Amino acid sequence: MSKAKTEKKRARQAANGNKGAQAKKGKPAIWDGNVRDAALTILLAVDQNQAYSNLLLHQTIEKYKIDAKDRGLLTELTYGTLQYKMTLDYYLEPYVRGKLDDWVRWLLRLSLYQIVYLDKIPDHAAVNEAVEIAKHRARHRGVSATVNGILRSILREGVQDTTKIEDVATRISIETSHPEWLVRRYIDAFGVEKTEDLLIENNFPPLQTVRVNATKADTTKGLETLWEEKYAVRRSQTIPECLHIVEGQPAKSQAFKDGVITIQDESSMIPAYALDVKPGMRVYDMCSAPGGKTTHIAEKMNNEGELIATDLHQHKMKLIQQNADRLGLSIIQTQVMDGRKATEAFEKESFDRILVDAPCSGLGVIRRKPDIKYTKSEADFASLHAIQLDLLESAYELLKVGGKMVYSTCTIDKLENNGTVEAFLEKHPDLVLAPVVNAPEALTELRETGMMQVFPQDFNSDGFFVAAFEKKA
Ligand SMILES: C[S@@+](CC[C@H](N)C(=O)[O-])C[C@H]1O[C@@H](n2cnc3c(N)ncnc32)[C@H](O)[C@@H]1O
Repeated sequence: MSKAKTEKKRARQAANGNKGAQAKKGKPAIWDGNVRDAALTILLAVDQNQAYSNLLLHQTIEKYKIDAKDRGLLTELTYGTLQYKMTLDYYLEPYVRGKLDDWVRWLLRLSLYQIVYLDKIPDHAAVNEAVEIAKHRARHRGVSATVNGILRSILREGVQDTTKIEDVATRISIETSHPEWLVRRYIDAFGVEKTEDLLIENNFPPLQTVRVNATKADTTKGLETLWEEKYAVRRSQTIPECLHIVEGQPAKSQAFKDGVITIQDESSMIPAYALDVKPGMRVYDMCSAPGGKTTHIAEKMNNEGELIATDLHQHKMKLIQQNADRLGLSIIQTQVMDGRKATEAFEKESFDRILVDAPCSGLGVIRRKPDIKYTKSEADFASLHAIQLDLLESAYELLKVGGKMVYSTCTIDKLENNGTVEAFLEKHPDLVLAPVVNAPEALTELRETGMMQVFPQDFNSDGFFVAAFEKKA
């Protein structure tokens, strides 16, 4: 890993914060003021209960009203340890004899993360804290002695040098902490350099971005509104209605409550452009919850026309309506539906525009959910590819001749993205990729070809894929 690259990304990491949403699985960590102990509890829950790290972290912070200083450290320790789990195991390996309980291994990873990656925490403090936690949690003293012994040996003797690993995929896998099968899959698809850049980027927090609601304010007004509220914000150079939040929690702003802004990753703002909607059109958003793109489409339609938003999951539907209400968008009609059966509910060839923002492996959002990289397996791609094709088939039936449809995912995988597009086009000679001439200039590939894979390192957004099609007569 290049030192300059790492330093640049670390500086950005310091400038930005992480964010999350509501927790689903797992319980918030018990909070007694001990940041490391809380981080350990979250890491164990993520590992054992398949709880989502971002959700659990957020829930812990909200439940115990953890202050900004501890919140920053808790976030850093939880994400950092999870992000570098495999690297940390590689460093621990020569020092561990015999089997360790899961919590002891996570405690060692957590402590070693501080020693290796965090300058602001003195090594002896990381070791002492680890020993205290071990004493507190273990039934016998042997555990704290083991933790103490391993960490002090590492401090004395150092960690293994990863640059000596000969096989390039193995080296990248260990250095960036991504499973080797995924590294090899990426190298095959994108080459070594792009893969390495991508996997390094995955270990840094995402930039917070918001979208200004064009039916309420232009981008300048949105920017000024947030400045007045003392948020550190700047314009994006990529998507015109996107603002980059340098500091602050936009979800707590008055601008958010007033429906002037929506929190959305910048990549997710691309499909509404690709769809090329106009006021008055009849539009269908097939996989729409929680409605980030639906509401963007409604804004681009100037809240005029008909916009039907479906999703498979009942419990997610109210999120779309809540978002629409907050943003003052009245044209959205929500319905629970399996997109594969939408042809039973709607007339064929009756929509001007259709978005299929499909379920996918989510490998583009590893920065937000580092646990994803350890839980996916190669078998997942083929089944997702099949569902994606079924959804597109259904959308094809519903699209008017001369209409446009868009396929998008938040993943970086050739089979799910280019593979799905190729299989779909092969089946329908009357469909062509439609260059998105109205797309912002920075999206050159989309403007020229109608298809684009966005990598997180391209403009610091989520990894994302979008393809636009037109149904010819
Ligand atoms: C990538 S998310 C959509 C995000 C959404 N478009 C947005 O911008 O907020 C994919 C969605 O597809 C939904 N989904 C999965 N299978 C589906 C199906 N067979 N029919 C309709 N929706 C489905 C999931 O519930 C999930 O909400």
